[in-house]
Amino acid sequence: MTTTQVTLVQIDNYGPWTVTPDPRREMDLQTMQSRLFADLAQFVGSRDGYVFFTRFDNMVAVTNGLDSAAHERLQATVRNRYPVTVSLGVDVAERPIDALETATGRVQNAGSAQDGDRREVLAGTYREESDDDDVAIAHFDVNNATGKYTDRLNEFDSFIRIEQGYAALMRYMREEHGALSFFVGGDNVIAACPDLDQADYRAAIDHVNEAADVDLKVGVGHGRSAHEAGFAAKHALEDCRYEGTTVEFAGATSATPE
Ligand SMILES: Nc1nc2c(ncn2[C@@H]2O[C@H](COP(=O)(O)OP(=O)(O)OP(=O)(O)O)[C@@H](O)[C@H]2O)c(=O)[nH]1
Repeated sequence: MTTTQVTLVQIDNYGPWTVTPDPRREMDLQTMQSRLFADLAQFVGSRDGYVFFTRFDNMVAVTNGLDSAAHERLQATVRNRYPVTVSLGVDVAERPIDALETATGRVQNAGSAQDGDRREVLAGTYREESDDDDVAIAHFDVNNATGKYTDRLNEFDSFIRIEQGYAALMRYMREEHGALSFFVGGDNVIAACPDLDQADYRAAIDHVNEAADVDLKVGVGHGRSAHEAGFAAKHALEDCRYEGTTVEFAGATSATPE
């Protein structure tokens, strides 16, 4: 059974900061946001977690293996190097959406995202043990995105197609299964999932094909951490390419830390 630890990362009082004392140059904000994401990816990734940029002012991480001390250290390293601080809410649940819901509630209960007095909330429960199947990661990929879109359409029209597929997938996976799906670049979507079977993934792919006319394949992996599960999922996706199949599962033991 999956036991996913999810962390909500929320920049404290970011809205007011972006316009104080005057509106800040947009590209300066973009630079700061993407550097913060890069640093979070490095911090969380080096501890075998995954972080997703979502809206940049709020980010979502799968943090199995990161305890409260690691979360405190993350807050300190952001505080020491950025003009903003971050609040962190953490929770553990079988369905990633339930962990995120509770994690978010912990931050919301401490005050508004735009409350100048609410800084560096750290509230949560952590997964103290770990099992081989704690985390399930599904790595979705558009079939032949290069031939269908990248080599044929201008970048904006390619982007629309990919985003439409992503929108259909993220909503379906959230509503049907409580999974959290994130666009990670190119034609790739990575989802933190509960335990689902082949038929569930096939139904998701069929739904996206009908709703957005985008063809997907998916590799699924399980592991103690997001990295372990995600790495296995990447191997399973390669199996899809090799076998010409739509859904492939990998065993937790096929993951190698790299
Ligand atoms: N984030 C991420 N992006 C990837 C990964 N693999 C490929 N990409 C991106 O996806 C784009 C398309 O690559 P592919 O998915 O290999 O190409 P494709 O044309 O869809 O071919 P097939 O997937 O084999 O059908 C690349 O330009 C990358 O931007 C990955 O593992 N992670």
